[in-house]
Amino acid sequence: MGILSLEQVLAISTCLAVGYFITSTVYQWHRLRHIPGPFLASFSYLWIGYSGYSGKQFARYKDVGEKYGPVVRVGPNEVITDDPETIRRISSTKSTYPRSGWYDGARFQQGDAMFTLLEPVKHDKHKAKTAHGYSGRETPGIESAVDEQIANLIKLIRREYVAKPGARSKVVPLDLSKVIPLFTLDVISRIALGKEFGGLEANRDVVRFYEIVEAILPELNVVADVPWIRRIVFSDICIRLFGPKTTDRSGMGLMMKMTNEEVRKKYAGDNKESNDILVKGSFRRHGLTQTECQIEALFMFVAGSETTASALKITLFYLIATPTAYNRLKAEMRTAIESGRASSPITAAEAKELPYLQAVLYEGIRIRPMATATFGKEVPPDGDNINGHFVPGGTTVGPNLPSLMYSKALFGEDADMFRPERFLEADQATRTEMQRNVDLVFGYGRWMCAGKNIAWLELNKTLFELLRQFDFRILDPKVGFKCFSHGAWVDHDMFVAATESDSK
Ligand code: HEM
Repeated sequence: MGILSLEQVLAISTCLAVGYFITSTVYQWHRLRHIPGPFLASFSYLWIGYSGYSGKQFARYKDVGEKYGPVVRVGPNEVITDDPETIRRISSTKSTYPRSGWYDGARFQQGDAMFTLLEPVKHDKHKAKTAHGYSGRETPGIESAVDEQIANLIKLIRREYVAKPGARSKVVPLDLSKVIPLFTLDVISRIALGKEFGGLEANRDVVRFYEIVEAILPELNVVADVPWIRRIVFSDICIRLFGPKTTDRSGMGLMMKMTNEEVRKKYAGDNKESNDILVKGSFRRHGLTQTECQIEALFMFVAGSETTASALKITLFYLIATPTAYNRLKAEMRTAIESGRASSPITAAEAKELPYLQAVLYEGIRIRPMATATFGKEVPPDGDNINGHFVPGGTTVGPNLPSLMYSKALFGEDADMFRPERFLEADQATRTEMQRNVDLVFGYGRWMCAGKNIAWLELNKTLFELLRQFDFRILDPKVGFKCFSHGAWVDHDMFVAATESDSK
């Protein structure tokens, strides 16, 4: 028998590759064939990839939840659920589910932030070192650091946007989708490093962070959701070659340079604690190395800026669009100010005592959950039983927040509507349950958002202080605003007009 010709080698290789592709596709389809979902998703990544890429992820997840029930197959190996008990069980501190490889899609540099530690024991050790700082127990000064940035936000709005007194004064459109993110990035850089990036002062995205994130978000979603692409793009070699670098002149690279420099100074300087800076006040003291701290701080800018901005701008916009809610909140604020229950600026503790403000914030978070990406956890090797379906080991299970937050069974027949009153009308037990369910937007248990307390503090204080200083109206109601759901939200043209308020 002679040696095979090149054509024969190519033909055999092609046959083997096609055979492998068909066998693995059939095998993948077969494993989870009993779980309902779109047909395309059962054997390919086209459905999930298109959802994140197209900007329609929120609508598509909500639709499949309504159509197929609590457990839906959205990829060959991916399942999502809108059952709150299942989400809590999977993420609880007792659960043996690790994080799935989806989280590798947030590795921007060599080394891991807490978010990309997939294995529970390693992750929990890291979380223990950062928990005192993030929770605010050792960093009570964070509240006044947030106050500083609220004052800067108010200064910017007054300087650039507020119509001057007079019936025919010029209106300068205030785009909430541009200004609010500047505020949250300044807050997070200030509390992480002790120095804000300065977006509010300059009234622009000085590090071009949002501009770059918005530009890559559609593709980033596909990369994170499709395992074989993710493995290539987020391999060590690709991160080293194509990831952000401290020599970049904008975006993550520039932020990395600024972060590394500030953290280095904090580690080189004295060991005096500082109760308004996470890195110095807490992380360093609890044993995070300088490199770990640099990675954690950089991740914080991604985790804590866009998400909190999204919550604030959507809550404010829906509130402005709902005069009954807007007026009721203003009335509650006025009473609190007049009766001396609201300092200037309001403290987080005082804000928590205002029931309508709490209802508005919960409703804002519910109506458009900030992060709708997969956040999948991996079923342990023995498999699991989820809502009556056996799910084999290795399957990725994530929350279906769009469907959960719009559940009529959990939030009432008018769940599609922004109506904060739902939280006040309910009896205590139902209200607590509704709030627990909305809280799932921050994850749960072992993996729960480390910055949740900081986010609530920012939201409470900022909404109150903005409405104390200003009144807002939608610039042109027939236009509304544009939004795209790529795991996180990209908003454009959220134009409002601001005037001085008489609540002061
Ligand atoms: C409305 C605002 C926010 C929302 C909706 C939000 C949501 C989330 C979610 C869904 C996760 C992942 C949960 C999981 O893996 O299951 C997470 C993790 C995380 N978030 Fe937030 N977040 C917000 C604000 C913040 C802020 C302000 C910070 C920083 C100060 C922050 C820091 C983190 C960190 C460090 C993690 C990783 C936690 C871990 O691995 O255990 N987040 N967040």
